[in-house]
Amino acid sequence: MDYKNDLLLKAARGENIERYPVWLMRQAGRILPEYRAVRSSLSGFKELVETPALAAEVTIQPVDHLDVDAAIIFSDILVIPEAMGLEYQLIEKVGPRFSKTIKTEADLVKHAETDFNVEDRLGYVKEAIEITKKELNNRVPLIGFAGAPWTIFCYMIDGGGSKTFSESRKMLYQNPALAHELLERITEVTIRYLKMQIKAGADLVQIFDSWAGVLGNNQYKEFGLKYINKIADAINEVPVTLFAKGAYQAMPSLANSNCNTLGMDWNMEVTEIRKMVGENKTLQGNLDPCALYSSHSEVERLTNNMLDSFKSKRHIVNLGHGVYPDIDPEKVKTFIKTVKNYEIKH
Ligand SMILES: Cc1c2[nH]c(c1CCC(=O)O)Cc1[nH]c(c(CCC(=O)O)c1C)Cc1[nH]c(c(CCC(=O)O)c1C)Cc1[nH]c(c(C)c1CCC(=O)O)C2
Repeated sequence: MDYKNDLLLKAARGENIERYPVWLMRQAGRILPEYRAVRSSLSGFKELVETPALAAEVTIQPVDHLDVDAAIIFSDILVIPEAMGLEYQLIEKVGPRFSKTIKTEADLVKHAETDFNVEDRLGYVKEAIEITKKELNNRVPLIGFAGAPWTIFCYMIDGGGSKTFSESRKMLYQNPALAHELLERITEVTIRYLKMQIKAGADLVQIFDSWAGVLGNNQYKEFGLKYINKIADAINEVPVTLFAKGAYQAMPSLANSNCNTLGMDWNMEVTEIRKMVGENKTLQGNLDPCALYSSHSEVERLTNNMLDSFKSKRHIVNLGHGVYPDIDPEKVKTFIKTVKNYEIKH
């Protein structure tokens, strides 16, 4: 395919790039007034996710208004548990809540189904990708995504956000067989879901393991990495990015995975991570999302400092986690402009 701008894909594959590509996790929605205008005309977030033409519209907004080098499809990682039979609600100022959670084998049979066609239950994502691709007209690549099995497991067991995810971690000690069975089921559906996204036009897929950091290293290997590797091994059509937040110690193991790009949160030291993973992976990140609360000149300085710490071309610039909802879009523009003006010196 002929892209006007395919820096993201080149960087992910380790090809030569003239400048670093930049996009922001959670760029679609959250900060743009144009998003809020679309959102406020609807009954809620889920209606937006499930209306392909509108999901496509808000996916493209950051490309038009922020000048990012990639679009990410507007959806949520929680559409997977919902498709498996566990419905969620997004409660204002609280976050996502599941009315039921999984605690027993019987719950698993009822609320962690695998025997369905993903296109039947998640066809709205396929359609949103198809519309977005048409409207983007190859201006920039489109990123598809899913939650990592461990992070989805956390929501299905704890039933919503949590600081500790202690219900989820309790199951790893009390009933590891049930935990593995659920993780296996999520993995199987996620592979089919990502393949559907790729067939519809996703040019790269990112796996979000937002709660990787609540597990110790050995448990992360057993209950996290094992399933991420299954997904990365199954997806060969497009580059795969893994963002495992807080998984500092797992970085050397991740270097042996089939992921092309590894995301870094802002606690990770770029030079140290590069030493841990070697030269065969692209690294993505990792400005502290809070840095965008500082002045324009400080955003510029901090961004340039980060860029100076990159000693190779295998980098995609991003924040160390999703952009916060009350960040001034003008600060985001300064961040993006700084990256675009930066001259790679090596
Ligand atoms: C943990 C997680 C979720 N969802 C996601 C993650 C992983 C990334 C991360 O760690 O931040 C991923 C996600 N969620 C959303 C996207 C869209 C694409 C993008 O902009 O990157 C993506 C990639 C839209 C959304 N997902 C949600 C919103 C807010 C909806 C609204 O009020 O309009 C958006 C724009 C709802 C949501 N969905 C989730 C939470 C905790 C919430 C609550 C509020 C919030 O985080 O903004 C679960």
